[in-house]
Amino acid sequence: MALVELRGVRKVFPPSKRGGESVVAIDGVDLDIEKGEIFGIVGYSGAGKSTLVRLVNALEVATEGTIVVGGTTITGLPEKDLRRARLDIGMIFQQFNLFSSRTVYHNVAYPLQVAGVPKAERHARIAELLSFVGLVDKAGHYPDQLSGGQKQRVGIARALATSPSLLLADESTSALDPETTQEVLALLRRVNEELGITIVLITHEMEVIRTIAHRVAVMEAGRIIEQGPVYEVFSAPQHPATRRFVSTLVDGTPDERTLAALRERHAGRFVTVAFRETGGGQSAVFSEFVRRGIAFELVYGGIEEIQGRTFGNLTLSLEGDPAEVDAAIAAVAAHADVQEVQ
Ligand SMILES: Nc1ncnc2c1ncn2[C@@H]1O[C@H](COP(=O)(O)OP(=O)(O)OP(=O)(O)O)[C@@H](O)[C@H]1O
Repeated sequence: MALVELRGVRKVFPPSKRGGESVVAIDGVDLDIEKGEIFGIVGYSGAGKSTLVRLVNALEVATEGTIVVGGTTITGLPEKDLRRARLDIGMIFQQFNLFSSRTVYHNVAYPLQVAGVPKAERHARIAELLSFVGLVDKAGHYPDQLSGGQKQRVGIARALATSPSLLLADESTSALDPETTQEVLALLRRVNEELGITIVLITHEMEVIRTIAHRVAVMEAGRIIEQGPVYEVFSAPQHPATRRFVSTLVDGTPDERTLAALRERHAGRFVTVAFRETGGGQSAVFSEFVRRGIAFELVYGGIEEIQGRTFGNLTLSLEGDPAEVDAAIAAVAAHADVQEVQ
């Protein structure tokens, strides 16, 4: 059984008191998040990502459908049982949400106090958590004396205090610079690998997904439009919105403006060849051109690496006898996904 299971989940926000329309924030989501994985959710602003995670830790109540976390059906659970269920779910936020009037130590102490953990035990646990996130020397500091990355590390320590099995991260690196983002992502990977905690990560940045997620779901207008292992989704995105996200990181086919500029410099026929690990190698493709006396030049694209596996989209300009070019394109199609660029 998956750690998190959503079935037919809808969330409709009623019109505000000032009028307006009701908003369908989540529109029929089925989702399984397996124990031990890092699951990324991407989508543009307003797609419903935050609402989805707020439903998982019952900060919002689903209008329809069921949500099961760690074997407990949280939809319809009374508030006192929800409080217990929430101890098993940690959460971190874009703006860190630390108590500014409490020290680092007392921020991390807070969930333990709420859970009624005795003082001595609390002290040992906080020391352990601060050591894990590398902030032992900052225990007596206040949040405004810390950098963004340090604040998020406090957020992570606090979220882990009650030893949850699930950590929800809502745009947890969006307020950080690229280098600090990598540090926080490395810490989240340790949380997953060393502590075995399942992580659900919401982001609009594909780089975050590429760096640490195992699987990814793409949301649009309250629905999941595509999901799968990160390599599969990045190397062969199916939905136009997924393609747009992937293109922020990976060159696919050149857009119209780029194509016009390329055509001014290259006279040949353009084809884009998509190389996948499972498909034919580059050498098989290139030797086909060489064998038929076709001059080829790489004009656009590149090779990407995700979790140790490579893929790429290369646009080539081909010049040679037209019949030979046709035959070469047909032969290459047997090894790789090839498309003529019009
Ligand atoms: N409390 C609320 N009351 C009314 N509408 C809401 C509420 N919370 C969210 N919504 C609406 O639900 C839709 C989904 O919002 P949500 O915040 O989940 O999207 P998101 O993908 O997380 O976007 P962002 O990245 O901007 O946070 C939006 O149309 C939003 O305006």
